[in-house]
Amino acid sequence: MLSENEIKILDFLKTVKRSNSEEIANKTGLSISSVLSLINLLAEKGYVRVEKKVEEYYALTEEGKKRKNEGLPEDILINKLNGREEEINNVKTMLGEDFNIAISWAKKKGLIDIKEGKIIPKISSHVSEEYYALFNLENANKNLIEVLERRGLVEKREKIIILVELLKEPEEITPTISNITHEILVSGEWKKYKFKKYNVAAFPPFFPISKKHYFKEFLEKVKDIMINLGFTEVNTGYVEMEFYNFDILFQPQDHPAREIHDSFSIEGMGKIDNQDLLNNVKKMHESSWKYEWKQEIALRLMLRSQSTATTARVLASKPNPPLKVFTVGKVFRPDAIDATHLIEFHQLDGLIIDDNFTFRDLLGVLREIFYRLGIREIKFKPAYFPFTEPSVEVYGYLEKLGWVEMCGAGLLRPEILNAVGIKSRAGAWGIGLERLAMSFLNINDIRLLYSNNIEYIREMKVNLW
Ligand SMILES: N[C@@H](Cc1ccccc1)C(=O)O
Repeated sequence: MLSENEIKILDFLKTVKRSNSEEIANKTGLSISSVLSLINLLAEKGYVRVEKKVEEYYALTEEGKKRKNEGLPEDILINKLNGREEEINNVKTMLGEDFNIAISWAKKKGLIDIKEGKIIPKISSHVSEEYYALFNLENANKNLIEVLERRGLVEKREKIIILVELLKEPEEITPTISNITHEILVSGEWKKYKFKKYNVAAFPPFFPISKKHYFKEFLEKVKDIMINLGFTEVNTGYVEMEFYNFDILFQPQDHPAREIHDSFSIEGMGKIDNQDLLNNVKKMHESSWKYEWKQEIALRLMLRSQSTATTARVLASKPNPPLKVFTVGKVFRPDAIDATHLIEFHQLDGLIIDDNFTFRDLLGVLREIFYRLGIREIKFKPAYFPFTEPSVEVYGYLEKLGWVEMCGAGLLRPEILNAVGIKSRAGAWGIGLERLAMSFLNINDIRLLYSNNIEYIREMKVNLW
C-alpha cells in the first residue's frame, strides 16, 4: 500500500523520470527530511532507484558577500574619482584599507594611469564583470569564477545530492487520506480515497496547561472562607520590629517567654514615631514584669515569627471597633527541617474587637472556621500564650492522624488593650496552615508543599469543599 505522500512523489517522477531529493521537495511541497525517508521506502518497494552523488558548487565567501553588498574596490575607485585625476595620498584616505587592491586591479584592468604622484582615471564610471557574476554564480562562466576564486570572493564546496530514478509506475491505486477538507467533500473527490483508520487507543499529545500551585490554591480557599465569614484581610511585612512581634504582645524582653519560640534576627533598627504607644508599652512591661524595658531592644529587626505581629500592628493603629480582620502569611522560625517542620511556614491570624465579645463567642467563631475548613470535630484545651487570657488550644480530628493541635487562641489581655487604648474586648487566634494543608492534600511530608518537581506539582489538585 502506498501513502498519499508516496503517491505524490511517484506522480511527480512520472513526469520527469529522474530527479533529485531537493527538486522533489520543492515540487511536492514536502520537507526535505520526509522526502529522504519516503524515497527510501519507495526504493524498498521497488518503485525507484536511489543514488548518492557528490556535487561541487561555488559559494560566496564572507569577503565575497561584502563585495556583493558594497561593490568591487576598483569600481568604487573609478566611480569616486568620477573622471577627475587625484593625488595618490587623497585617494588613500578616500579608500582606506581597500586602496592597494583597488589600485592593483584598476591598473591590471587598464582603468587608470599613475603619473607624478597622481591617479588619472581613463573612464568616469565602471562596473566589473566579476561583480555581476557575484549575483549569479550558477551561470557565471568558468574564467570569471576562476578570477573570483583567486580574489578570495568565492570558494568551492561540496554537496551530497540524492538522485532518484523512477523504475516502475504504480498500478491503479487508491491513495489513503486521514482527513476530509471542505474542498474534497464539495468536489466529490473524496470518493477516490481510502480513509486511514483512526487509532482510538492512541494517547493524545500531552499539553501542560498552566495552573495555580496547589498550595497557593489552598491558601486562597482559606482566605475565601474568612472573607465569607465577614472578615477583612490585612497584611504586613516579613521584616518586623521586635516591638510588634513581642513587646506589644506582652512578651518581656528578659524573660524566657520571649523565647517561646526562636526567631531569626536581622541587622538594623526600625523606627516608631508614636511616642505615646512606646511609653504605654514601656509602662505595661515595667509595672507588670518588674524590669527595665529598653526601647533599643524593641526596635531591633527580625523575621516575624508569628503572624500575630500583624494583629499587633492592627491593634496599634487605633482601630475603630467593631472590627473583624484576618491575615494569611509567612512566618519564620529556626528549626531542624524534617517531614513535619520547616523554617518558614504560613499562619492565619484573626482578630475580633467588639464591646460585648466573650470567650464563648470566640469558641463559637473558631468552631465555625474549622467547620468550614472541613474539620467537623474539634476540642478545646486550656493553654498558655503570653498575650491572651484565658487561652485555649484547638484540636481538630483528622481521620488518619486522630486529634491534632491546630490553633492557639484567647481573649487579648487587658494590659495590651490598655496600652493601645482599646476599650472593647478582643479575641485573637493563630492557625498553622501547612499541617492543615497536608491533611487535606493527603501529604505526609511537609517539604512536598514546596517541592520543585514539576511533574509532581502538575499532578496535585486541590479538591476541597
Ligand atoms: N501566635 C501564636 C498563636 C496565637 C495567636 C493568637 C492568639 C493566641 C495564640 C503561635 O504562633 O503559636
